[in-house]
Amino acid sequence: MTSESDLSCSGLVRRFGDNAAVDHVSLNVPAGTFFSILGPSGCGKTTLLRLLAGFDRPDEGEIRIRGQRMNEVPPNRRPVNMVFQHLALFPTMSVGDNIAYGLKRRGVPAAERQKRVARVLEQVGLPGTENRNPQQLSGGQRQRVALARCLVLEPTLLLLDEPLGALDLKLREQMKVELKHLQKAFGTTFVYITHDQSEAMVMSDQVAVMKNGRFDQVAPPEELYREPATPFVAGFVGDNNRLAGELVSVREGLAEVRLDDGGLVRGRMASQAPAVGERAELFVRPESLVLAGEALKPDFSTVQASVDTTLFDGANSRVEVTSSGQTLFARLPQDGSAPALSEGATLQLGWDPMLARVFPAGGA
Ligand SMILES: Nc1ncnc2c1ncn2[C@@H]1O[C@H](COP(=O)(O)OP(=O)(O)OP(=O)(O)O)[C@@H](O)[C@H]1O
Repeated sequence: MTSESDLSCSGLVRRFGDNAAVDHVSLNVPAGTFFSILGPSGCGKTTLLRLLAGFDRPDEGEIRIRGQRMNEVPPNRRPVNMVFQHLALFPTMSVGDNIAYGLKRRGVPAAERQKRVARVLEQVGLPGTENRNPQQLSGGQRQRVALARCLVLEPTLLLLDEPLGALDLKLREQMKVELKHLQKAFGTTFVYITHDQSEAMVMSDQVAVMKNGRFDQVAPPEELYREPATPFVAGFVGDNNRLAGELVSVREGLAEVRLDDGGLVRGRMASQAPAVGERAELFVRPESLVLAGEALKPDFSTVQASVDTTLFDGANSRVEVTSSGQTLFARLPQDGSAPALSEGATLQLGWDPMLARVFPAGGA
């Protein structure tokens, strides 16, 4: 644990019967940073957050906030606040009274409360809304009031449990950016749980990818994307294509895989690597795939593919193809220069082997 760490946990375990929902999790969150826990439904995110908030106790391990052991400290005595997906604003209280509630309970005098409420409303972009009723606000505005209600208490740690989950897609996109700005502006340490990899990637300084109660990898978003440590991370974070085959050789960190249709392809060996002769999976991102006719370089790996369909989606337009019995997606050039891709047409796809990763098969 470093001295400037706001939250550190070591060897946390929480079992329900024989099932460890949280299974030896250790983490360290530096002060003032945005830390996300990302994983599919049922991986143990909520259980872990409940341990941090104090709503539940670990069977093993230790939780420290600013160096103080928290295991035996009840939720209301921890320097922690929590924002939920289904926020619980008091519907009969004004926005101002909702935000002032916690300050009042702490015995902050009325004049001071008023000042702090006005300041925090300004900071979350809702100045002058003290007398409004929460019912008169939009979903996004209500979520900002819920945040303000927590931030006004100046907690060491703010725990956020999928707070954008109930908002529609467009608002979620907007709030992702706003939350990141708010976290930086307040300098509060955020621990955010989500199953949405885009939320985690956009907002976080560090992301822990969780699977079956354990952390597969903890890293900054770009590192997760470019250097996934496990096939699960490679498949869960960002879009990825997979090609299955058998590892036939490894030379200078580059693995050669024989696909099931006999074709040979290459990619960098991942740190978690298969042995020669074993089943392997090559992961290559849609934007790393180059269509023939574009700049296919001599040292690129190539496969033959047949076009299934093109998917126009502005800058994210893709072509779906089948190669060696597997569906692949390739990003289409944004300037409309892609060759005409009629359904059933065959084409060659290639990639720089340094941009592909080879993992043992069956790990995701
Ligand atoms: N009180 C409980 N009693 C028994 N099992 C539980 C309890 N709470 C959680 N679990 C189990 O622990 C595992 C992790 O659940 P948890 O709710 O932490 O996952 P999650 O990642 O938050 O999922 P979601 O994204 O769907 O909320 C699941 O298998 C769940 O069934």
